[in-house]
Formats: sequence, structure tokens, C-alpha cells
Amino acid sequence: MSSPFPLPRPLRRAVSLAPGRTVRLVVLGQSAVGKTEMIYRHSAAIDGEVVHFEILDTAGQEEDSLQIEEKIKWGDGFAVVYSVTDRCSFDEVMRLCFLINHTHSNTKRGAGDQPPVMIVGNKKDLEFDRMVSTDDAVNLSKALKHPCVEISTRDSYEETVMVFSALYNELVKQGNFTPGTFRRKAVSKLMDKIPKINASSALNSGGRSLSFNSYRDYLPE
Ligand SMILES: Nc1nc2c(ncn2[C@@H]2O[C@H](COP(=O)(O)OP(=O)(O)OP(=O)(O)O)[C@@H](O)[C@H]2O)c(=O)[nH]1
Repeated sequence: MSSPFPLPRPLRRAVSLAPGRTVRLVVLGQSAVGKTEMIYRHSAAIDGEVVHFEILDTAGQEEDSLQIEEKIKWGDGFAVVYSVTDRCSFDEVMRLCFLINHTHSNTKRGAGDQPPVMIVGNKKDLEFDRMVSTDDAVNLSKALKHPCVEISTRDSYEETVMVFSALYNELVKQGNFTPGTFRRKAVSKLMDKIPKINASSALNSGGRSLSFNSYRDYLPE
């Protein structure tokens, strides 16, 4: 299925980790929707600039709302993931989108100035087990005013990367900060506590299964 919302063209991967700007993205969603299949660090050349993505996922039902809110405060942009094979995970999307908006309305931005969110329907390869239609997703997307896309993290690494780059493009488009004002280095204390695995080794595994599970190990001070 093609996306009802056009995603940017596939990105060229950066050949080196040159100094660049850093964007923090958070992947939210119910348990078992496929969040852990997403990569957690990625660098790409976008419009001639190197962009480092730091990607934090949540641990589904194991986390309480305070932990999720901490992660939401940390993030610049958000992928809210459901599985097209799991109706309950789709029903959770609305609650998570409200939580993002609520949390950010009290923190970084002014009223009515919300961070970019993309609704991501994963496991589209399981067409015969589908419980959430594309129309359902488009309707929710219109209601919440967030773009939606269906992907398969299992089948396509590129689709996952395009979600991240679409969020980045939206951040730039919002104009809250121009590209030059992004953080210059991956400096967050949170990320400093994450075990170092360099981007090239992460990508060797097809960009999958390298997410981290124990947020408690690197909570901000
Ligand atoms: N067919 C198919 N299976 C997938 C896809 N993405 C993930 N899975 C499978 O779905 C199961 C759950 O994936 P996880 O990545 O552990 O899900 P999660 O959202 O991180 O779950 P929690 O850690 O409990 O929050 C695993 O068996 C994955 O292999 C996909 O695109 N297609």
C-alpha cells in the first residue's frame, strides 16, 4: 500500500559522522507493535546537512505514565506506532497523541504549538491478519491532524528511516528552529548513558533489533 501522505525521497546515508545537528525522536506505542525493531541511532545527509537521529523507544506496558512523560519531554518529534493486526494498539494511539500534546503544552513550546507526530501502522506485511484498515488510519489522522503511514519494519528498513526523516522535515518546516539551531552534538545526558554502539554496526544488522530496553539504566540526573 502506498502512504496516504507522501514521505520524503529515500535518504542517502551519511558516509561519516561529521559534526551535525541532532534530533531526538521518541517511538511510542503499545506492547508488541514492533517498536524494538526500529533503529535507535541513525545519521543521514539531508539537503546537504548531516543530521544525527537519537531514537528512544518505550517498553509498552512495562512503563508507567511518569516514565513515558519523561521520554516525551526529552523528544523533539514522535512516532506513535500501532500494529495493523492489533485493534487495541490502534485504540491506544489517540491516548498517546493526547499525552504528547498535553506534556509539550506544559514544557518546551507555547500553547497551540505542538511537536511533530506521525502515526505509524506497522506490520503491513501481515495483510491477512489485518484488523485496522487504511481508512481507519486516515480518518484518525485527519481527526488528530497528524500524518499517518503504514510500514513493515520487518520488510523495509527504508520505510522506517523515512518516518524519521519526515519528522525531521516537519520540525524544520514548523520553523521553531531553523536547521542551524539544532543541537550541534549528541549531548543529552540521557543519551550519554546509553551503551555506545556505533552507527555502522547498528546498520549492519539491517537496522533492526538494536533498540534499548532498560530506560531505568540511564535515567536523567
Ligand atoms: N510480521 C511482522 N512482524 C513484526 C514487524 N515488526 C515487528 N514484528 C514482530 O512483532 C513482535 C513484537 O515486536 P517488538 O519490537 O518486540 O515490539 P515492541 O513494540 O517493542 O514491544 P514491547 O517491547 O513489549 O513494547 C516481534 O516478534 C517482532 O519480530 C513487522 O513489520 N512485521
